[in-house]
Amino acid sequence: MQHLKIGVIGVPMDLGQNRRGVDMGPSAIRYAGLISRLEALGHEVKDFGDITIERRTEEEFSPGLKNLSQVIKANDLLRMQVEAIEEEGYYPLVLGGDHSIAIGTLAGVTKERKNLGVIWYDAHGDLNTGETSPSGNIHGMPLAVSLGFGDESLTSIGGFAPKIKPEHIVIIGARSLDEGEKELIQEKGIKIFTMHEIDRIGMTRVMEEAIEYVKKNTDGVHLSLDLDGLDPNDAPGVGTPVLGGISYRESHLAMEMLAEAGILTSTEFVEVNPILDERNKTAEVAVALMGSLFGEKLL
Ligand SMILES: NC(=[NH2+])NCCC[C@H](N)C(=O)O
Ligand SMILES: [Mn+2]
Ligand SMILES: [Mn+2]
Repeated sequence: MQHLKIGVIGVPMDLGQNRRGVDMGPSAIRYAGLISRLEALGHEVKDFGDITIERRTEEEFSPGLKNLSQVIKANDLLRMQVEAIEEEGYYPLVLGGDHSIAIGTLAGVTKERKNLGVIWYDAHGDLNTGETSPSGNIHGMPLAVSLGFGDESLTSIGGFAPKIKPEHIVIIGARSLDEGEKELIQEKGIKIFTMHEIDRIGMTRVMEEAIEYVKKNTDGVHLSLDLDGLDPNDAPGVGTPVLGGISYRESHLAMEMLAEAGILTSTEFVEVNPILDERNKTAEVAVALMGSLFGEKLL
């Protein structure tokens, strides 16, 4: 793999869901050795630090959308940081924080890419809107928002919508979808490899097909990796675990295949929650996977 200039940005955000602690994700990931791991691979790494997140007030009550105004502000800040990282010639590597931050990441990286491919590695679809969400948690909505569905205050971040097109995205690892999400997937014909397909045809073929799919007619590819896509035995430190997930080994294979394909232009790792974790295991898994994603090999 060619040597990259990687720009790391942390988003200590927990306002997109109810479990406290996921705001400590970026620091747990750094503590697990991310920067030196990437530097050891020959990459030039610049740590842009963390976005400032407003405190949880709970005063604000926006039906259907929890902590809406703070989530908007944080994502707008992240969007600007991601744009600045790219302008400086760095590959954006975003550390969450809950998955609502994908709204800001995608707004930033689509400023110059109008046909971005997206790989959504997740137990969930994150395709809810305020109307379909069972929880009101915005971390269950970022893919819908980026496709232009949901509250205008979220879809309009960055001044344009939609950010991405349904035919350019692929979901991998899904095993928990709400009714409204299933409808959206069917209506828009969104490509999805659920756990059923992973079991049936294996991760190798899933990744081969996914890579071919997101390469088609796109001008870049973003990987949004939610640690709950992995099985909770391998990644216990997440707020919304779902049994029967992708294994650690399958995930390494997926990352290695992405590294070989050389198609990614930005990446985010989200939902690492150190309070729910076992001795920083999930952050260590995240760093190991990022190692593979950025070119680490045994021999
Ligand atoms: N990024 C995540 N972990 N999302 C979980 C979403 C769970 C559920 N579908 C919801 O909308 O509330
Ligand atoms: Mn998830
Ligand atoms: Mn998610």
